[in-house]
Amino acid sequence: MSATVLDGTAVSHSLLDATAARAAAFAASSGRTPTLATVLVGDDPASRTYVKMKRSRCAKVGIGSRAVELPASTTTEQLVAAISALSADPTVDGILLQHPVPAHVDERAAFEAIAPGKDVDGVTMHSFAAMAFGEPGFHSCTPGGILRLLDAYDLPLTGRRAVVIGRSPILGKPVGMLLLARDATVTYCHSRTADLAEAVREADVVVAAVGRPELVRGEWVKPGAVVVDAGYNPGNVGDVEHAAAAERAGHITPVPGGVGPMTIAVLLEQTVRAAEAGR
Ligand SMILES: NC(=O)C1=CN([C@@H]2O[C@H](COP(=O)(O)OP(=O)(O)OC[C@H]3O[C@@H](n4cnc5c(N)ncnc54)[C@H](OP(=O)(O)O)[C@@H]3O)[C@@H](O)[C@H]2O)C=CC1
Ligand SMILES: Nc1nc(=O)c2c([nH]1)NC[C@@H]1CN(c3ccc(C(=O)N[C@@H](CCC(=O)O)C(=O)O)cc3)C=[N+]21
Repeated sequence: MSATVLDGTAVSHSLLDATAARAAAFAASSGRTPTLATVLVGDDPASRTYVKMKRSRCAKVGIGSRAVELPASTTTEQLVAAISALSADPTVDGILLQHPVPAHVDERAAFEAIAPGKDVDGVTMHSFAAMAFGEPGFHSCTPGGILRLLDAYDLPLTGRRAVVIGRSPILGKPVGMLLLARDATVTYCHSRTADLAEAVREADVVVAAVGRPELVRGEWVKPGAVVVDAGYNPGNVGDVEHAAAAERAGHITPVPGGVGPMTIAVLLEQTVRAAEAGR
């Protein structure tokens, strides 16, 4: 048996098409283009590439983007001031602060300078709380994208045992909350988990969000399980030993072409939603 591959590229394209239509309708009625501001601090080449990818996707669907680039020496106060200015700018609908920021910067303080109505990347405490309480708001993009991908294949979550590996504020922790909201029985694993293999063996749904190439071994995967590989390591390698896992899984995401494109599609959809909602 070989797993069905969850085609994030294809699913993201239908979401991007719908977003393009909404962006065009917004532009026609308001006379301006929905606009995403991207904020990049320092010159990490990978972060620069991600931001570039996001901006070129914006252009393709008719969303304007404004790039703010700040030097690695930027202080927390300077970054908070720059983001606060974007929060107050009526021509900006959404704000993305690319993670990670340099170690001397208080990333949480910087995220919290994003106005809740412009938090299209879903990184603020406001957005997290709304998501966790099941109230309307913006989802963290990667978790939101993962749920959209599972839903596109009608994969059931109710009563399923879900194991999330990783507990970061914008990926592991919120994806577990979204799975919980869908009535999965959720277990979080992390760097202090005693027996990761044992936890994964029991899982009907596995979300790997660690950043360690092929940490999840194929032989751990329960036959028929749904395996979501959010890991994105240098050389296009995920956190799952893909070929071996695909021998056992029922459904599996590829890297690339899985979670990554869904993340960007959700970011853009939420940017148009922010524009439609006004400030
Ligand atoms: N495709 C996409 O759109 C995105 C992909 N990513 C990718 O997802 C991965 C995770 O990113 P992110 O959440 O930001 O990473 P972080 O480094 O913030 O978090 C990693 C998590 O993994 C846990 N962890 C580390 N080592 C182990 C281990 N040996 N066993 C179990 N758990 C472990 C950590 O545990 P602890 O809390 O105990 O330290 C932590 O919770 C990366 O590969 C990143 O590139 C990230 C964002 C978007
Ligand atoms: N505040 C913040 N929000 C983020 O959403 C965020 C972030 N910071 N920091 C870094 C990570 C990384 N990330 C990716 C998004 C898309 C792809 C993606 O689309 N990848 C393509 C491959 C693209 C290629 O390599 O050509 C794919 O998987 O198919 C990858 C990685 C978002 N992140």
